[in-house]
Amino acid sequence: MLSCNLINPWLCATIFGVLSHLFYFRNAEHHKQSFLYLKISLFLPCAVILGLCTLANFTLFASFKLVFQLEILYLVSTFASIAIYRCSPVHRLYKFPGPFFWRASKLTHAYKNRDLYGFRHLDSLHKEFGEYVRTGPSELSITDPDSVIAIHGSSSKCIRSAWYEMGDPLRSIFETRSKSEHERRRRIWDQGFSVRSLQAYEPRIESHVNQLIHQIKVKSKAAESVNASIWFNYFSFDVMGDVAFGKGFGLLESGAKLSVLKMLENGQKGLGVFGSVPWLFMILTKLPWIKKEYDVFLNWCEKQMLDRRERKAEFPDIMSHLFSGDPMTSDTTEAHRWLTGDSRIVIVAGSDAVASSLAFAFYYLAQDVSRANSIRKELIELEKTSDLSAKALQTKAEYLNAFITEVLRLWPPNPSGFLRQTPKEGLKIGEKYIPGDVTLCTPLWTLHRSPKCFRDPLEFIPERWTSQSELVIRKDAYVPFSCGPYGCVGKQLALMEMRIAIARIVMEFDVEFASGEGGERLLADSKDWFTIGLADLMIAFRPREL
Ligand code: HEM
Repeated sequence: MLSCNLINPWLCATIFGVLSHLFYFRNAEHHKQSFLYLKISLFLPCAVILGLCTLANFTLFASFKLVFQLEILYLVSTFASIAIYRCSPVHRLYKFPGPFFWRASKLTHAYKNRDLYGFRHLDSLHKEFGEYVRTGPSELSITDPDSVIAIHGSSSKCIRSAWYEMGDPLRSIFETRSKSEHERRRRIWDQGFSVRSLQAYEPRIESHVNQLIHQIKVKSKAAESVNASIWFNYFSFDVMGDVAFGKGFGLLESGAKLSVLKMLENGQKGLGVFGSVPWLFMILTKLPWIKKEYDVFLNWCEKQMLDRRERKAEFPDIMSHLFSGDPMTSDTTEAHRWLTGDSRIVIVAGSDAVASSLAFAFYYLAQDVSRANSIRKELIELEKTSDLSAKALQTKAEYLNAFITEVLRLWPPNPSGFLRQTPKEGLKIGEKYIPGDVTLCTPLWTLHRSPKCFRDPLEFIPERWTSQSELVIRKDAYVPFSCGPYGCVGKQLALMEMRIAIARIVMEFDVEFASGEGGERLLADSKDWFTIGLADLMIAFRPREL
């Protein structure tokens, strides 16, 4: 009798699962509600069990068994319906090639990324499937050079994808998808990176370069080599502390990383694996034991922001512009969220990318001594007619700039690139049509190494940006800082830091690999967690006879 009664509920659960996919889950974004759904799927069955026991006189065991079976059936039919639809020929992206199981779920992508080599996996996929690869149920990775301006250019209607909302409810410029809201916030940020602001940052950067040079001298006197991956990280964090919050974090002085920044690294690893599945990432970061760690870093960023607000700035730093800017809302909780979120972005976005670019720059300097010689020769010439100010380095040091440009081509600090979402009406790239609401990835590491964009694409040739311009086929596909409205606001600051650091260090030291080092670890073992998690690079700096 009981089993007879159960036939209908089972059928209902199965049909309800399919219908909830077709009429609810298929139609909109759900990543922001993922934790709510988890709570509902845990607590609703408990309420039903209680109801059955109290109102329908079920035993606890019978009601638990029934509800458990129905829930499993509902979930299985929902997920089966989703997976079948995504793999079927009726799906909008069916015609795009890609690994079969990645069509069904992004969980396969996360599983693949468990080794944190995301950009290498994307590269292999493009080698196997071509320029357009379906890397998820509604995601394409594209290395067609024509796609760059179509997706990222200033007239593109693409917006940032769901990926950028993983920090919700925290707000920040980086996490803003709405174009109008982003534009408004960006106007405030831009003030912190104006020519005048950059001039004010220059002496701060110089002082941290001096500290770095002092530490390198101490090490070289003791015949010790320097782990460039670590020390450039200290340098870039200290610069960021200084230009954003008006005081360095003291890493160069102490020669040790703050424990909170080590936590940031762990958080970045989580992003490297689970970032490909925003809904899952948002569930994980709300679980109490993970949230606790995650919050330590956020609280620290908030503290930097609050401390800075208490202090009077000696010079206008980035935060002073954000404090005085339009907080977007009169709600102080909301304004507080923005300032905390923006503080976090300035620390993360402003430090890691510069550190990795400098580490790879010194790899290429150590690999071939003629590169440092060329930079030095140029700077010695320049010194005859000018100082080595940031402005002079920017406008007159042609080889130095070409060298940096080439480093960023082969090792863009965001190697897997960035994600955008097509507008409702879809997007045309040449003859190709991409439907609306599709996530598009521009995998920079692969794009910058494409033979369609550069001749001898795997060779490090700074001259391609000066005297050998025939080696650049598609300049518009070179976008280490992205481009268009969401492009990097800190580009000029980053380049200024790199120019000053490289110029000063090369003038003071000869640069070689330390004994037993060939840079292979840096190239092979550096990880991808949106920015690059650098493997060690041991460099021997030898003071030059001046
Ligand atoms: C070599 C160094 C750097 C590289 C290659 C780089 C690259 C990028 C890229 C590719 C984006 C766009 C990301 C996306 O849309 O997903 C971006 C955004 C951003 N970067 Fe950088 N960045 C660098 C240094 C810096 C520095 C020093 C700062 C200073 C604070 C900074 C602050 C930001 C911010 C705030 C955004 C978000 C901009 C917006 O949403 O309007 N970056 N960066």
